[in-house]
Amino acid sequence: MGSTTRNEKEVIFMEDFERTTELKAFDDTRQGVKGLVDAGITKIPRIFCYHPPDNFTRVSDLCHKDYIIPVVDLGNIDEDPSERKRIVERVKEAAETWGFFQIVNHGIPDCTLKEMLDGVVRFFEQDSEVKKEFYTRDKKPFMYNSNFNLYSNARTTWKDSFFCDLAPNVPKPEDLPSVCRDILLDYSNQVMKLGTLLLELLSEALGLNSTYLRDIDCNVGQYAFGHYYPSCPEPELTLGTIKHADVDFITVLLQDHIGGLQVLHQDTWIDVPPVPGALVVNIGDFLQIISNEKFKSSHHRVLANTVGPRVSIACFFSTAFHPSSRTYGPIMELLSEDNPAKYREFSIPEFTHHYKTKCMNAKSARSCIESLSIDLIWKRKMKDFCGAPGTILGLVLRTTQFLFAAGSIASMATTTSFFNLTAFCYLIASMGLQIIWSFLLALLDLLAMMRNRTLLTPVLVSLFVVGDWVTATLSLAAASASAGITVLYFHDLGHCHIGDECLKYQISVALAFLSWFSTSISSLIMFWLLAEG
Ligand SMILES: O=C(O)CCC(=O)C(=O)O
Ligand SMILES: [Fe+2]
Repeated sequence: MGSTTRNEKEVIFMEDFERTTELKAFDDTRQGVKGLVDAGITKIPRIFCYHPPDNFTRVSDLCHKDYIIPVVDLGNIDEDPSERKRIVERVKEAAETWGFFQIVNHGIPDCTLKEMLDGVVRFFEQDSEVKKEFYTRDKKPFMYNSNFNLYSNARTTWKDSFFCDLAPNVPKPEDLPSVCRDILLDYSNQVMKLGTLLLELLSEALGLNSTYLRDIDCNVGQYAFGHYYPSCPEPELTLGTIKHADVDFITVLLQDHIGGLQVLHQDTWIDVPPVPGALVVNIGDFLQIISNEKFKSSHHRVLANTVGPRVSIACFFSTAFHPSSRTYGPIMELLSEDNPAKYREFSIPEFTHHYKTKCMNAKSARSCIESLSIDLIWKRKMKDFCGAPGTILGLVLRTTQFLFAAGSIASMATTTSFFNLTAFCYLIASMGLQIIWSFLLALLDLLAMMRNRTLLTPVLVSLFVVGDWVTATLSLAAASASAGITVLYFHDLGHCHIGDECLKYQISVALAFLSWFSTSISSLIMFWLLAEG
């Protein structure tokens, strides 16, 4: 295994090939993090060192109610309708503000919860030769390893996990390890019923028919991750689970009594304290999208700890591992003119693929869901489009419009007789308008470029289309009328006896045409952008 030097630079700038070699050496042991701890290490290998101080406050000991994850008691849900209404209200508030809540009296007996946690411990603490049989990185109905994305993820975490695919295809008993086979199947059945109830409550919380989320198959797929976080000799240097949001509809998590799970709430890491008999429920990215951001999928993480092992089992409601062409997008019933769709439609395999290939190491874990955000798709398109506002070509077009229009006015206004001809006055007025318009847009381009972002929205682009087309039409009309007069008077009738002045009229008209040409290019680009958006 790798050296355990604490040289920070060495850790941060560890060469890729060195890191890969050390990851491979670790993976080849097939013993996971537990194997390192069993071997008695006192410093963690450098592949696990990264925990950078983040900018978020850690508030675990604040008792203020604003910092306490809501606990919802489902006890009397079937007793009377008013109690169910109260529960829906609590769930709604928690899903909207936290994206996290704990539930008690949920119907899964304490002995089942205990047996499930014991089952996870039994699996990870069984004879290592038997456990190794399940160690793999190939997709199987049941598999175990340490860090599922060991080679693709930039950060290696202090935990081992097993994965079990539970629905729609129920695993064959012989595919499951004997030490936790029965309890896994029993627990998953009970979580499926509970998940279905939770989806009913969440549907009602969205103001929809209680079967809405079930009817769109949010509870068809279920898979579980059993996590084992061994005690860590240097917990401040690593994490048990890095900051992430769950890519599913909802997650039902069972944790033991150790603690370490934290949720990011209002830029503060808040502990999700273990509550005896409780289950933690959190909203996943898919539900954030289909609720059009009414519910939020919050970032969370798990700290490493000198005390351990900590175990947890997370059940995810999603068909991520099964082919499906069903698409999801913001629920129509929730949309209105004031609340337009914030995301485009997606299929679950498409999202999962995108997540694996693009989001795993993204700077912001949020960036994956953002890839479906209509607002951002639009803004990115604008940024990439040559000639769009906020791009260099956009600025060049505005500057040329401005300069040609200014040149046209300067040339015309310095003659002594332009005011005798209405067409020439009209040219000056329309070029004046062009100057003001292109100057304002050039300022906007500069601002957008300096801030490295596009300040545009579809509404602004519509405004620019109208502005560009109006100024382009006026410039063309003014340039054509003035050109007609210039040709008629000073060429056909041979009336131009004022020497230089004739040339100035001609130059002014020529510059007006050039300004129109430049404006017409940008008005076509704007029109194209609007049509595309
Ligand atoms: O172990 C925990 O408490 C949380 C695990 C988790 O967030 C996950 O598996 O997505
Ligand atoms: Fe999670």
